[in-house]
Amino acid sequence: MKKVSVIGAGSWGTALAILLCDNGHDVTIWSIDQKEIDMLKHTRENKPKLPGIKIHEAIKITPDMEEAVQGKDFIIMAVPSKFVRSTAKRMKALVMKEQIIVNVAKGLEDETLLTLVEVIEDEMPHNDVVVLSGPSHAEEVAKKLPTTCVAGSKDLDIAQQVQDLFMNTYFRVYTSSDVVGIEMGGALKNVIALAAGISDGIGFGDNTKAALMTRGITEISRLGVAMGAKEHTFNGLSGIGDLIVTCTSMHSRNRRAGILIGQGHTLNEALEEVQMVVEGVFTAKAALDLAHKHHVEMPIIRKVNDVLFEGKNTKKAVEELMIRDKKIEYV
Ligand SMILES: NC(=O)C1=CN([C@@H]2O[C@H](COP(=O)(O)OP(=O)(O)OC[C@H]3O[C@@H](n4cnc5c(N)ncnc54)[C@H](OP(=O)(O)O)[C@@H]3O)[C@@H](O)[C@H]2O)C=CC1
Ligand SMILES: O=C(CO)COP(=O)(O)O
Repeated sequence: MKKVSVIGAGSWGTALAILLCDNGHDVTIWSIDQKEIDMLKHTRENKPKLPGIKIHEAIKITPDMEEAVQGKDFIIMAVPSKFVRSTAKRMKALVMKEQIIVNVAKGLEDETLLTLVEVIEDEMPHNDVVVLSGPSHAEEVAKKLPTTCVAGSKDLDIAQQVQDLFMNTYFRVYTSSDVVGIEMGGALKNVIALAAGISDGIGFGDNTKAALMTRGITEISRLGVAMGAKEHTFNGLSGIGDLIVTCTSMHSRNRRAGILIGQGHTLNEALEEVQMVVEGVFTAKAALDLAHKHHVEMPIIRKVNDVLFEGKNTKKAVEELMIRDKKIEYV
């Protein structure tokens, strides 16, 4: 039995805490929000985010970061990307170097263009930081539906420890040493899922979505490889696997926001309706800045930026993608 804390009580943090408790570990959940803490403690349910899913009585729930961090073997960071640095700053004076940190958020830091593992390493340079990512909607993991993910660390022994921590009959975990590849796949698929949702919202068909997904993974892979990732990682769970689930599932917050935008709602209206974090909106601009930095072409991600932030007409954006310069499929 390991001592584990899950930092962040959103849908993903809650589902993972339940899974880790199922695995027999001693689990604590931390949230910044006292109202959320009270609701979780009193109802043993995260009603707004995972309705109908019971949170085991054995799971401790706390707003106290010291209680959450001290004495834990593993600390799972499950806060949205924009709070990863501020949360790491709260943790840094409390962590010991033997504690393994696992990032499960998917995004990029927009000011620095760092990946989230890099942000955490920047704040806690003495700790091993592992990424856990893959096609894994919280709603399905919480129902114990078979799911697969990959744990990434440059040190495969550390990745294996995270594999052992999470793995069970409904959650299979692979390992990989391609941390940047895993992180870039997980962050950028959210932007493509917004595009897939927009396409669905406009009323375009399966052909259009397949095109966005296939050309989308090409863009993601191009940027990832330019940043040092291995190309094959984008054919794996954290690449095409996560892209497929996010672009096709009604659980996806990114796809749902995209559908609303495609139907003519504003970005703010879409975010208001979805309620939970829509990471692709924050990642879109950072992805474009990284594309400039690495001299990589990302036409779909550029158009998503135009639609989200420049008020570009969604149908016009797709039309412009269709009549771009003629190309050989793979160069
Ligand atoms: N949901 C999923 O299926 C999956 C999500 N992920 C990733 O996990 C990350 C978290 O997503 P998810 O759980 O869906 O998010 P949610 O929107 O469900 O929850 C976000 C959580 O962050 C809390 N929060 C708000 N402000 C702060 C702050 N300043 N500091 C720390 N925490 C804060 C929220 O509290 P409050 O509710 O009070 O606002 C809430 O508990 C994202 O990066 C997402 O991409 C990865 C795989 C699957
Ligand atoms: O990353 C996810 C599934 O693997 C969750 O995607 P959404 O944030 O779009 O719901």
